[in-house]
Amino acid sequence: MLVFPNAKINLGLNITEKRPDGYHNLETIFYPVFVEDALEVNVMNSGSGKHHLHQSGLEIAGETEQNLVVKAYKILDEKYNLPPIDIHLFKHIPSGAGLGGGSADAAFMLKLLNEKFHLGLKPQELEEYAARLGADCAFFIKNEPVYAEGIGNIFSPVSLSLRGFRIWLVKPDIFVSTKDAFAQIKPHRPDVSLKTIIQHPIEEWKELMANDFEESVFPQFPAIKEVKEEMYRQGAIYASMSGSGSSVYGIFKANALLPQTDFGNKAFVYKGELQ
Ligand SMILES: C[C@](O)(CO)[C@H](O)COP(=O)(O)OP(=O)(O)OC[C@H]1O[C@@H](n2ccc(N)nc2=O)[C@H](O)[C@@H]1O
Ligand SMILES: Nc1ncnc2c1ncn2[C@@H]1O[C@H](COP(=O)(O)OP(=O)(O)OP(=O)(O)O)[C@@H](O)[C@H]1O
Repeated sequence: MLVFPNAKINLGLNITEKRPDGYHNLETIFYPVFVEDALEVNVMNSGSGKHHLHQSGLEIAGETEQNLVVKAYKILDEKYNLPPIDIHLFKHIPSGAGLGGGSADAAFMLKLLNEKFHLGLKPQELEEYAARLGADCAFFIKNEPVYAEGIGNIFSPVSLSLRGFRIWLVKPDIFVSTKDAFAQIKPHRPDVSLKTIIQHPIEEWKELMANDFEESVFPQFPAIKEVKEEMYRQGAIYASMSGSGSSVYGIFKANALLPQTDFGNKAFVYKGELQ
């Protein structure tokens, strides 16, 4: 079985308070973006061990056992004693980008195993498993635009469609650690909730909506700020860093021709249409 875990962007991101468990409460709107990995699982009919991970595409830091697709398998295997599997993961979504690529792989692995092995888990149960693997993971179970609170795993519906708008996504050759980025934040509650702001026309978002991480990440990595400024110079209606960075997206009119700006040969660049 083959699935295509996609990325997300954050439309606005307010870090509201530090929790006793060390994590942070936040509010954000998650929006799916179809930069995709490919994840294939087959039952392993020979060889030893319960899982083999074969990786290609972009490199992933860390040990195989720490890969989120393996952790997702293990969490369900513990409960359901699953057959041994071969996992093929082709990475296109860059890591350390604020695009939730690892989280998407984990959530799609849970959904795939649920379907392949007829586990009968409901979306709510899959979200609970996902939240144990990472703060961002639960979003990718339903994978539709949503307002999120808590650590990013408590959802309420949002009436928002950016279908047809063009997106220009750039990740400069900079890795931002999510953990370090959170450590530098001074949490505060916004005067107006994102839930309200997101209902304003997109042309007004620039003045109303922000990503709290920009304040600490931009001074540390001015090149990321420059990407955002370039997006506005080139006509973006709204531009922002996603998550804890380092990727920056610009949203453009449906018929906009996205420019050919050169961000260096190590930058990751995606141009597409929002759905
Ligand atoms: C910045 C965002 O991308 C916004 O969508 C997410 O909140 C990050 O979520 P994530 O990458 O799934 O995060 P995790 O892998 O669960 O956590 C990485 C580290 O970030 C910090 N962390 C993460 C999420 C959160 N709500 N509060 C935190 O303080 C913790 O130190 C944690 O050890
Ligand atoms: N399948 C995976 N794909 C990518 N990274 C993984 C995976 N499994 C584990 N990781 C680890 O998770 C780290 C963060 O990966 P991820 O792709 O979620 O990046 P991120 O941009 O920080 O996402 P987020 O938006 O959740 O903050 C990587 O550095 C890597 O060590």
